[in-house]
Amino acid sequence: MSTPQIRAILTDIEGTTSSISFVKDVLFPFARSRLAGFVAEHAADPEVADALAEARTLAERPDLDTEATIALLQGWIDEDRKAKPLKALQGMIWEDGYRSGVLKGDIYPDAIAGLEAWKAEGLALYVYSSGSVLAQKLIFGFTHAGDLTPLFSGYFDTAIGSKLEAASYTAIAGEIGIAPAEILFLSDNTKELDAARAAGMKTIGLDRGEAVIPPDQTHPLVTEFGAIDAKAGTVRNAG
Ligand SMILES: CSCCC(=O)C(=O)COP(=O)(O)O
Ligand SMILES: [Mg+2]
Repeated sequence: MSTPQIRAILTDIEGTTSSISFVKDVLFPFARSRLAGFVAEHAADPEVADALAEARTLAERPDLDTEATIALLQGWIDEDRKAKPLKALQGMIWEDGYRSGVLKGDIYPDAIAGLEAWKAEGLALYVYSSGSVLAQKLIFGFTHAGDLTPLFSGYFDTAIGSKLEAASYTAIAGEIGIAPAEILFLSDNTKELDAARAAGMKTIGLDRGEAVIPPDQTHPLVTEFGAIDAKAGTVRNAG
């Protein structure tokens, strides 16, 4: 039986299309330092109030006041916790930064070139990140190379499920309307690649030199998008 051709690419962001250092050293400190001021200014906004309430529920600390909830969230930023209410708030705070021009989405040039080429070849492009859908649209919408959002057909965050669960990838394939075997998932995280493969997707890992790649991992690896034959879902010249 022949291997089905890839029809859609699903990509992670941090460590895949953008450096880990941009997220950890630029985006996270930006949100951390502005969190208290943002919450004070937007306390009446239902999305902000809901995120604070969800954080208290997740921490099983319904007793926390606003100040203590902010401290809790700052601790989660320091731990790089992929918690939905934190990710929602980070996206809202980053929006100010992107719209004012203080933040620019830092996307690897080879990722931009690869995504543009794959789109031109007729592949559909989707994003799946722990960052909120708003944060995803911002990082690709306000890049040094301009607005890249026209490249993408859709965005998924952890509202669809954890990136470490195969069921999330099955659900994404269902939403996209393309069989998992015809979707290529790209990530720097081996556990995410394992989950996507368990759901039937093709996988390629990005080794950008920042993430720790377990030596016993079993996914094809590349250091940049140019090494990927997207339609075949394989690494070029891999033998
Ligand atoms: C959407 S840009 C910020 C990314 C982010 O907050 C994050 O936690 C990165 O997670 P990813 O799933 O893209 O590795
Ligand atoms: Mg990642």
